[in-house]
Amino acid sequence: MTILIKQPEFVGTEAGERKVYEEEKVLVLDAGLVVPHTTSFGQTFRLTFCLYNDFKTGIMMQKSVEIFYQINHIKQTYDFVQRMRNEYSKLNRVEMSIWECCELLNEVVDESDPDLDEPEIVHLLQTAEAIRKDYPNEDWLHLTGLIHDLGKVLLLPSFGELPQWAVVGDTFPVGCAFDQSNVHHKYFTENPDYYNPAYNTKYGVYSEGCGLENVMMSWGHDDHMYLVAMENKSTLPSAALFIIRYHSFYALNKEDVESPKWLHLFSKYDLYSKSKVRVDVEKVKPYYLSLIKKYFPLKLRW
Ligand SMILES: O[C@H]1[C@H](O)[C@@H](O)[C@H](O)[C@@H](O)[C@@H]1O
Ligand SMILES: [Fe+2]
Ligand SMILES: [Fe+2]
Repeated sequence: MTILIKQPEFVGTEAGERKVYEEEKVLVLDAGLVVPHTTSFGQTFRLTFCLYNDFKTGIMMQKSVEIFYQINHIKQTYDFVQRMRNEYSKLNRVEMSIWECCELLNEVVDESDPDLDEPEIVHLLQTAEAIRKDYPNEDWLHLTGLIHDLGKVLLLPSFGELPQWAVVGDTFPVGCAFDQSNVHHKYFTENPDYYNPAYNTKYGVYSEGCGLENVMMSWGHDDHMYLVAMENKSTLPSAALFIIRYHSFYALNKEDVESPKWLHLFSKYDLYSKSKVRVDVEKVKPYYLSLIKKYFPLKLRW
């Protein structure tokens, strides 16, 4: 059941933000996750600026999320995405377990995320544990929470040290006209595909009803982790793979695809489980190791 105590305020993309929540507003989600109005730094969720801790220097940094999206929208072209998919589907860079990858994420800072002031592994565990609390029987969804952002390893040297704009942020279809509902839509006018008649019509290189799975999304951590899970023959259900692949596609319309129900549910936990309450890693580790064993091989190719 969804109980709305007070509705969050949605501000249009023109204002330069995806979602801005008015102060003092609280939203109770389907199974009890309470959406707080501030992060641990007292910021409202999804503001224009991103405050993050540079782990290397220990200094708090402030970065404009809008500038991040400007670069992202200019550089993510159809051609670029194709090259990235070909390159990274080789999975010839690293061999490691899922848990080893979770630990690697501690080195990563996501500059597109204005809400995150904790290391990525904390975010993974907070997402997974929040879902586990509300949906104790859906073990596959707990594991999905844990692994959904593992593709951010693309930022690390052993994965080619891709720039932020090629790894994080919301995703969008390429090869057809950029939709107005994409965050910071105005910057697409600087993308070369915007002027290419092969790519700038409603359906572009696709045909009506071709199916979402045949549409190329901007390149980033979602698609990368999806490829890793598929190629390494994960036995996770298709709903889990769908979440991993599209969790950054916020402009996805409910009517566009069949049953994105789990995705919408998941997004709430991805966005709003961020808090100062740290999960005790050692305490929960055995549980997640058992799930990893159930759904993945011991070592994966990345
Ligand atoms: O800020 C980004 C967000 O825009 C993406 O949609 C999400 O998948 C990333 O993990 C997050 O950090
Ligand atoms: Fe993500
Ligand atoms: Fe996330």
